[in-house]
Amino acid sequence: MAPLLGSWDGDGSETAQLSKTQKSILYVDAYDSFSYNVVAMLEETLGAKVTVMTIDSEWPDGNMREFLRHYEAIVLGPGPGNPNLPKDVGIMRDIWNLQGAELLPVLGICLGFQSLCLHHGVSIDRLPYPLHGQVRHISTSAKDVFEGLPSVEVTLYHSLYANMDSLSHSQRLSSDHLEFLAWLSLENSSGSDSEIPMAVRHRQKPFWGVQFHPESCKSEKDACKSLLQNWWRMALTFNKVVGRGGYGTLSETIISPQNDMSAFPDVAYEMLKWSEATSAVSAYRSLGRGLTPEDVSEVFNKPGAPTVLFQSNGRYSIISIPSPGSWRLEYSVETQHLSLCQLQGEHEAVEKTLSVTQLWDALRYLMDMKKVNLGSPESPFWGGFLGYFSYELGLACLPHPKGSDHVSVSYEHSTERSSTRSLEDPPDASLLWCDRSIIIDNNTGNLILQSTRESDNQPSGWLDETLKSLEAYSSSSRADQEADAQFLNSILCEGKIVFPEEAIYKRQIESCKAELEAGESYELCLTSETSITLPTPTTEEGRITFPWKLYKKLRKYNPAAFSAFADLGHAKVVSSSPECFLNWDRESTLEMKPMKGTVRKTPEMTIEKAREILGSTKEMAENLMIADLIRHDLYGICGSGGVHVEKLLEVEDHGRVYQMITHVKGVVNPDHPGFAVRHMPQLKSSNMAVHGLTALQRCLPPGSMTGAPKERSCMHLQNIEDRKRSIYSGVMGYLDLGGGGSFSVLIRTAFTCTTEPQGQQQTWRIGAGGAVTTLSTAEGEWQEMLTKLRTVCNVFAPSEAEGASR
Ligand SMILES: C=C(O[C@@H]1C=C(C(=O)O)C=C[C@H]1O)C(=O)O
Ligand SMILES: NC(=O)CC[C@H](N)C(=O)O
Repeated sequence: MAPLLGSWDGDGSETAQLSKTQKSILYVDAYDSFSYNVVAMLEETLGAKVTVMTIDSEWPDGNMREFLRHYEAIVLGPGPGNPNLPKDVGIMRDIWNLQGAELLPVLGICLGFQSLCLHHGVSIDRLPYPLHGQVRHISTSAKDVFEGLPSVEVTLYHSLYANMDSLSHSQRLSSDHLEFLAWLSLENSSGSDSEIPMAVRHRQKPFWGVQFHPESCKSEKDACKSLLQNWWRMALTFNKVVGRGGYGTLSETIISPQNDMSAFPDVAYEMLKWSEATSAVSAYRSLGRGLTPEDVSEVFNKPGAPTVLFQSNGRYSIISIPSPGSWRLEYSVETQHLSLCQLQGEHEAVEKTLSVTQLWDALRYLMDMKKVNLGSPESPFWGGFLGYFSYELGLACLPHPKGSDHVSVSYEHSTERSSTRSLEDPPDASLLWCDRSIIIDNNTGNLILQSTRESDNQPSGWLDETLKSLEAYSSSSRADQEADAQFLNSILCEGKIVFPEEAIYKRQIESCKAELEAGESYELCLTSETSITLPTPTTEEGRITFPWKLYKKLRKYNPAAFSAFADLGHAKVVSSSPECFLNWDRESTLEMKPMKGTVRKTPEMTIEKAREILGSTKEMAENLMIADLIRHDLYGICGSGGVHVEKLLEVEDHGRVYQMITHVKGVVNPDHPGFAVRHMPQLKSSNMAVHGLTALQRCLPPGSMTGAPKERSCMHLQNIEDRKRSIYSGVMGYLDLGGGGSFSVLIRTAFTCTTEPQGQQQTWRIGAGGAVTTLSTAEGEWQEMLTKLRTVCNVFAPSEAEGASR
C-alpha cells in the first residue's frame, strides 16, 4: 500500500528540477468549454507537457496500465452532465480502479472531483440552486494543497455537489477514504447556512479533487497557481517515494475518437482556376472625398446584383465591386452540396458534394495559393471573400462525443412553430469572390479603390477610369431619400408580424433552467424567431431595390459597429450587429470580443446606471462564463502562453442598448499550435489567412450565442428551440487575401430567402434571444429578448409609426 499522504509533502526540490526534464500530465477532457484553460494553466504553471484524451476514447492498445506509466499524473477535467451517468465521465471511472503499484497522482476538477467523491461513497446530488459563473470565497484547512491558503476566491460552475449528508455517521467519523480540505458556506432557503465540500484528498491514495475552477479568469490567480504547485510537488514526491517514472513520454498529444480527416477536395483546384486573374498585388488609388459607403455601393452595384457591404462605425467599411473575375460560392450543410457560379463572362457553374471539413480545406487551400503580398498599408482587405456562415454550419463543425445525441441539422416538423416552418432556408455558407473592392476610412473619409487584376492597374485602366468617375459623383438627393421612404412605407404598411409566443418562450426558459439544474449546462443562449411577411413590390425595380432600401433605413435607425448588407442570390441580409466574433491581423494575432449583458437605452438610462445593473451577480456571471469559453476557444488555436484577456466585463454604449463586453486576444504560433488544431494539415504555414480560417472552423458557432459548455448546450438548445436559426447566430465578414479577416456575430439582423422572387409575398426573419442562467426570470428574459428584437423589428414599421411595434 502507498504511504500516507502526509509523508509526501516534499521540500520543493522536485519543482525546482522541473526545468531540467519536462514531465508529462494526462488531461482527461469531458468536452467542456473550459478544458484548454485548465491545460494552459498546467503547462504555464508547472512547465509540464500535457496530453489530452477525451472521455470517450479507448485506452491505447486497450492497456490503460501500460499507457499510464508514461505520465507523472492525471488531471480529470470539468464537464457537463452527471458523474452518476457512465457516458458523462467515460474513462474517468477506470482511474479509480487502479491499485498498488499502478497508482499515480490524480487531480479532479469539478466533474472530476465529483467522480472521485462518488466512487468513494459520497452521493452526488443537486444543489438547492446552481452556482454557475459565481465568484465566491471558500475557506480551507490551510494544509496539504492549501498550504498557506486559508481562504481563496474562486469561480464556481456547478449544479451538483458532494453530499456529505449521504455518508452515515460512522462513515463520516472514520471517513475511511476521504478527507475534505475546503468548504463553501451556502445559504439555503430556510436562511441557515450549510457547508458544501470544495476540495478533497484520499487518505491512502494520491487522489485530490477540487469542486471549483482554478483556471477561470476570475479565480484568484496567484492562490490557484500555488494550489497547483502544491499538488504537483506532492504528486512528484509520491512518484519518487514509490519509485514511479522514468518511462519517457509518448509522442501523442491528443487522443480522441474524433477524426475529421478526409480526402482533399478536387473542387479546390477548380476554385483556383476561377481565380487566376487575381494577382499577388492589390493595386490601389486613393481619393480624399467624403463619400458614404452607401453612396459608393450604389454607384457600383446594380440593384439585385450580388453585393456585400461590411459597414463599420469603427475604422473601415468594405464594399464589393463586381468584376469579370467575380464568382460566388454556396454550401448547404444538410445536403453537403457546394455550388460555384461565375457572375460574368461564361457564367460557368460547378456543383459538387463535399463534407464541411472538405469545404474548409478547399477555402484554406485557395486563400493560401492566392496570397496577396502587397496592397494599401491602410486597407484591411486587399481582395478575397466577403459573405457569411450560418449557425448550422457552425454546429456541423463541433466535435460530436461518441454515443451522444448528435447535434444534427435536420428538424422535426413542430406544430408549435408551424407558422415559420415552411420558410426557405438560405445556404449555410455564401461567399462572394472579390478582386475589386473599395475601402472607406471612416475616420478620415478617405476612399481606397483597389484591384488585384493586373490589367486594372494599367494607365487608363479600370482603377484610373473609376477614380475619375468617383471624383465626379454627386450623392443622392433629399428628394430621392423621401421617395425611398414612401416606397418602403407602401410595402411595410401591409406587413404581418408573427411574434414568438410569450407562453412558449417562457416555457422554453423553464426547460433551459431544468437543464442548468441538472448539470447539463452552465448557461444557455435561448433564441426565438419573429417573422414579417410583406407583399412583394409589384415592379421589377421595386422588387430588387427593396432589401437595399430596407438596409439603409436600418443603418439610420440602428447604426451599429458591424452594420452589413448582403444580396447573395436568393438570400438577402440586413444586419446591425454590435458584436465582433473574430478578427485576425496579417501577422499573428486573433481577437474575440463576446458580448453578454444587455440593457435597453431610454432617456433615463445612463451608462452609469447600466454599469450598476450589469454589475449584478447575474449579469457578471453570464459574461464571465462566455469569457472563459472564449479563452478556451482561443487556447485551442494558440496553445498555452498565447492567450490574454485585454478587457473583462466592461460596459459599452451600442446605440439603442448598453452591452457588457470582454476582449480576449491570442497569438498564433505555427510551431506550437493549440490542441483543437494540432492534428490538422497546413498549419505550419506562416500565412495568417490559413490560421484565421482554422480559427473560424474551430470556434463556430459563436460561444455568446450558444452558452457553455458549447457542444452540450447546442444539443439542448436544438431540442428546446426546435428550429433552424440559419443566418441568425451565424457570422458575417471578410477573408482577406493579404492574410487578415474579420467576422461579426449575426444578431440584430433580418434576412430573407426565396427561390421564387416573382411570388406575391416575401418573408423576413429576425432572431432574438438572450442567455438563460439559473438567476434568470422568465419575465426578465422575455423583456430582454424584446429589447433586442426592437432594434431591428421597428424598422419594419412604416416610418410615421416607428416604435409602434412592441
Ligand atoms: C441573442 C442575442 O444577443 C446575444 C446575447 C446577449 C445577452 O444575452 O445579453 C448579448 C449579445 C449577444 O451575444 C440577440 O441579440 O438576439
Ligand atoms: N463544471 C463542472 O464540471 C460541472 C460538473 C457538473 N456537471 C455540475 O454541474 O455540477
